[in-house]
Amino acid sequence: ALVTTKEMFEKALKSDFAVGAFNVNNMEIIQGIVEAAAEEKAPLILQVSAGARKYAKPAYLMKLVEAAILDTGLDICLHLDHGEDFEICKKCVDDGFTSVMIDGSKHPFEENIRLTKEVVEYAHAHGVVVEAELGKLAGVEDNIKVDQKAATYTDPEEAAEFVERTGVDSLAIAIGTSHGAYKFSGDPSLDFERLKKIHEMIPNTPLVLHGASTVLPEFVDKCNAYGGSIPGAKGVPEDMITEAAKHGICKVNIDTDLRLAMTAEVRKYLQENPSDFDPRKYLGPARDAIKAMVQHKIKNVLKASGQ
Ligand SMILES: O=C(COP(=O)(O)O)NO
Ligand SMILES: [Ca+2]
Ligand code: NA
Ligand SMILES: [Zn+2]
Repeated sequence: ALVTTKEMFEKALKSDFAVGAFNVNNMEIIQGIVEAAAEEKAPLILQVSAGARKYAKPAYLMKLVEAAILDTGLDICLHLDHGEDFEICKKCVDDGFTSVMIDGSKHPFEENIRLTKEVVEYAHAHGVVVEAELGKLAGVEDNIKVDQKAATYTDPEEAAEFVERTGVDSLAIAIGTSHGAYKFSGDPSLDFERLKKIHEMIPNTPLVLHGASTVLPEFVDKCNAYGGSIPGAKGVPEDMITEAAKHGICKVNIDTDLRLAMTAEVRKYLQENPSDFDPRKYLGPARDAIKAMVQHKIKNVLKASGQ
């Protein structure tokens, strides 16, 4: 069935696993992710950005997720990722999403609270849960370049006040991650002291880690070996993600690792089979690559198998 994150986060908060939240925008990506979660018997969040919603069109996305549930019997949360304003959150609640993120992190504290409360009120009235964000990720954040210095990590005291005043169901925090394939210029590091303090301040609030892709070197190399050019791409080491799940992180957002796995596969197939032109020949292996990546994340990083 379509479910909210309530139950899966309650479990994740009490234990050392985290739920994977994987970004989707087409059929093969959804199929690969869902098959992996079904095989691992793991809780699953499929998340759609506003851009993905435009790309695939809402009606198609809803039906694809319904089909996934029909096909596997899985409980799936359908979540809006990085909702920018009340309107897009309302649209998704009305479409049947079971969770929405209102990303007010670029606004001043009081505006973030106002906006988040507005979404919480509407979403809760319709049985939908809400994720908000406090603190700015480094790198490209909300289309504004946030350079490392200006990147303000999440303040534990502010987080406590924010959750108290908004009634939000989960909180995305900034502790050193950023979106995309170029997360660190130097050695990767997360502010675990800050994470522990935040978790201590709001122990009953499920925390969300954005920008959690590892950007596995194997897939960077594979992309580069078959015509790609993404030198220097670097992400969060997988053991740091596993560690973060022990300190309140209940939802881990993964998009870039799926994109790399899929793209590497397509590049390889097209280069090795110049005379083929049946899309299934490369979208099929791409789907398998997505499935393998998601199974790896669920099993070895998130420790969410059978949860
Ligand atoms: O936070 C993410 C994805 O992050 P990555 O780019 O690290 O996959 N989506 O909201
Ligand atoms: Ca943000
Ligand atoms: Na956890
Ligand atoms: Zn994100």
